[in-house]
Amino acid sequence: MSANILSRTTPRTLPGRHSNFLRDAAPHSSVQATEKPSPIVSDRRAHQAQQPPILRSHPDPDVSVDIVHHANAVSEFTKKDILPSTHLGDKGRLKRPGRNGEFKERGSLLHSPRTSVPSAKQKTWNRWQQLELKKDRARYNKKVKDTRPQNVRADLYIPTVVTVGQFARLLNVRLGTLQRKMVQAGMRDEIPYDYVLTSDYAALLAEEFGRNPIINDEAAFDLYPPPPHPTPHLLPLRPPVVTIMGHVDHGKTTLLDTLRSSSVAASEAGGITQHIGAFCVPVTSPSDSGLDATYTNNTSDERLITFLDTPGHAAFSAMRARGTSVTDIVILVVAADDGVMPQTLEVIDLVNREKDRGNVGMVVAINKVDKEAANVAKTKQALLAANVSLEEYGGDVPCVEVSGLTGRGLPDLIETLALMADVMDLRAERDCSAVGYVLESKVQKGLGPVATVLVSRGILTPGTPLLAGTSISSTRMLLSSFSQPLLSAGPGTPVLVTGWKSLPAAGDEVLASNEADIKRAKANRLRKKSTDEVLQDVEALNAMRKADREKSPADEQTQSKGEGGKRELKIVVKGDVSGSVEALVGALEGTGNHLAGVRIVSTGVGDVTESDIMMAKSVDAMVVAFSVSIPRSIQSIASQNGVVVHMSDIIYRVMDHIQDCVVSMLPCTYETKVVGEATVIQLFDIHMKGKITKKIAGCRVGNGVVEKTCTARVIREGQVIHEGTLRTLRHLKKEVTEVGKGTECGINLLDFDDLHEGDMVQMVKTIEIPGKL
Ligand SMILES: Nc1nc2c(ncn2[C@@H]2O[C@H](COP(=O)(O)OP(=O)(O)OP(=O)(O)O)[C@@H](O)[C@H]2O)c(=O)[nH]1
Repeated sequence: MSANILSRTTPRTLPGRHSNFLRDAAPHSSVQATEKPSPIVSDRRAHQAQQPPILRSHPDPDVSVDIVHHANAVSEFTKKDILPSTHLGDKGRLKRPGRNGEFKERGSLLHSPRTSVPSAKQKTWNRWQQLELKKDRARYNKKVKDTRPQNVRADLYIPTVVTVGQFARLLNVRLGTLQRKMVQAGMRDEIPYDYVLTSDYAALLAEEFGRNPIINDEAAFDLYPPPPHPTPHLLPLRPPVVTIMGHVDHGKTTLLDTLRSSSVAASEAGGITQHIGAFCVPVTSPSDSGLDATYTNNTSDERLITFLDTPGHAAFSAMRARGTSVTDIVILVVAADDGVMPQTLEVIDLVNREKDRGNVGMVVAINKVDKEAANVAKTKQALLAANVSLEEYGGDVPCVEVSGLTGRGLPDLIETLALMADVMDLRAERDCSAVGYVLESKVQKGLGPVATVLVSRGILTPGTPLLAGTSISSTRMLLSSFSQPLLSAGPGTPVLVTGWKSLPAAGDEVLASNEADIKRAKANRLRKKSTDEVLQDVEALNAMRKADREKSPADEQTQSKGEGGKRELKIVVKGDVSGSVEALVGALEGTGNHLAGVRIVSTGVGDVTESDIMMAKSVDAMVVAFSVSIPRSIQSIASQNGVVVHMSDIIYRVMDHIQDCVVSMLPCTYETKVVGEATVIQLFDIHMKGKITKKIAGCRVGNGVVEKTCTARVIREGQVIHEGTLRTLRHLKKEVTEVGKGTECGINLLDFDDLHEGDMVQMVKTIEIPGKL
């Protein structure tokens, strides 16, 4: 039996799905076209018009009808050919019967649900066609795969950060597939689509998916110090770097002052040292100093010891710790009249820790021995108790008695230092590229940004390009600690370097190289810094998103309350040198408690500028100017903009002021205090113009003072029955403001006219108690 299947199935075989299998199954076609072309192929397939006819035989032997599909014919075959004209509307859409039996044009013919229901046979056929199609595709994919070169992984450029959702798109895999792979790789139990991946993570995953990850590794280039010399014992000797440490006012600066015969102590604000000073002290005669002539550093035959003067104030602990890391010998100054103090113990701890890491020696200088109150023996005992094993008690720490003021014992101290340096055998390479450390940096008038650099290896000469952190310098000038221009600075010499493009930070390693490498390394360090910042943000972002997901509405409420609860004093800090700014920030940041505290919004070295004021105004902050000047014009800009500026040269004064500011921000507590008590003895009526207008209670003050301005409580049988204010307070016939203990008075209350004999009138004051830190 042969019939045209189109004539039977056309109305039910319109969907595109049917058309697809007809097209895709072309290789199996074997039967000739005998009928009109199929109308079931959508116009989208019209581009296949150039293809040869596609023939298909039905697998069902009962349906021996041939299907002919010719793309050209499709466009010719319209709905009009298969539907009566009464069923089609003006727009060619299928009409549906309405309520009154008329046909109305509604949906598209092609999407009519009534026309797309295939028969059972048709379904079987469709299924069979799909299976065939699958097989074809598998065969094709295998063929393509076989022809591809083996073991070639496609490159995948990995961004610095990427979310899981974006990375799935980059890999061209489903999000679920990527998430499963991440779980298999043991990354996390649950990975949301917005979880941010770092490039390292993403690279590992890309490999899992058979891709070749490419990360931008340009930032890998950097400058490093030259490798250590293979035979250090053959290198030339260098001057020892000596740091003087000790408790505040134990005489460190005076000691150095005497050593270099200048008067630094006199010029210090507030009498305390506030930033690292580095000085090279020439020791003129070997007999005076005891130094070997090998400690020469320059062309002349002068011998040198490099001294670093570090501040003693607790806020400078960080700077002091940095001081020891470049130091060979620490002189621990202990005042003989004061003994071992907290910062003396701190230095002992610091030196012990440094000793464990490397080669740091310690000499104890018992200072101020010229004073009457000096007790050297007691000081030594206290040092022993603090685990300082002095030489005279069988230990290894030399102890010298000195007076910084009179110079007594200083040759002994220098001799001891020389001996220790000899034993330590301090040598450094001179013919390698220069390496050093920034001890201090500041902006100096006429010179711009300058840095005190302690050279540790090589010889630094003017014109050498330098890199410290992300600051570069052309080394325009080298100045000695006595402000003399130098032609070179060798190992162990502190030197002032000018020509910096920006201020390097104290503690930065200084490296010399050629200009091109320095610029490249700087660019890479900056890039690395910004990448690190981004990566830090990534962690914070992931944590925040996780917290957001896990947060319940109740939590949200508590958190916002907490955040809103803490008050902040925002501060812009400007200081003379970076070390002072760092120390000040460290000291101020700890001020406050959970209710109010300090937030440093910006820091900088140099004078206060208009932009500092504007920045403070924009964030509602105050400006702390430490050891820097504020021009009048800037002061007036600050007052015009309502920005508070606090100027000081002394760190503890700044700390005290900021603490007061924070205290004033703390919420006050209120306390009620009973200031007086009076008992009602008798009630009187006051007649005015023949009428009773007022009831006055005649009372006796039993305790304290009854003040008219206080709140009055009426207590009857132990219960407070009224609380209000006094209308009248009289003594005899006079209106008074207060009545003392034991005195009788007349009381009339505002809005209360029901006083009884025996009632107690208690006067209460509300006292505001300021917050405490
Ligand atoms: N009598 C006497 N007084 C001294 C001696 N050394 C220092 N002084 C006095 O002690 C005080 C503090 O001296 P500084 O040299 O400023 O002390 P410092 O340890 O450098 O103090 P900071 O800079 O605050 O760490 C000054 O008044 C000095 O004059 C000394 O050997 N004998």
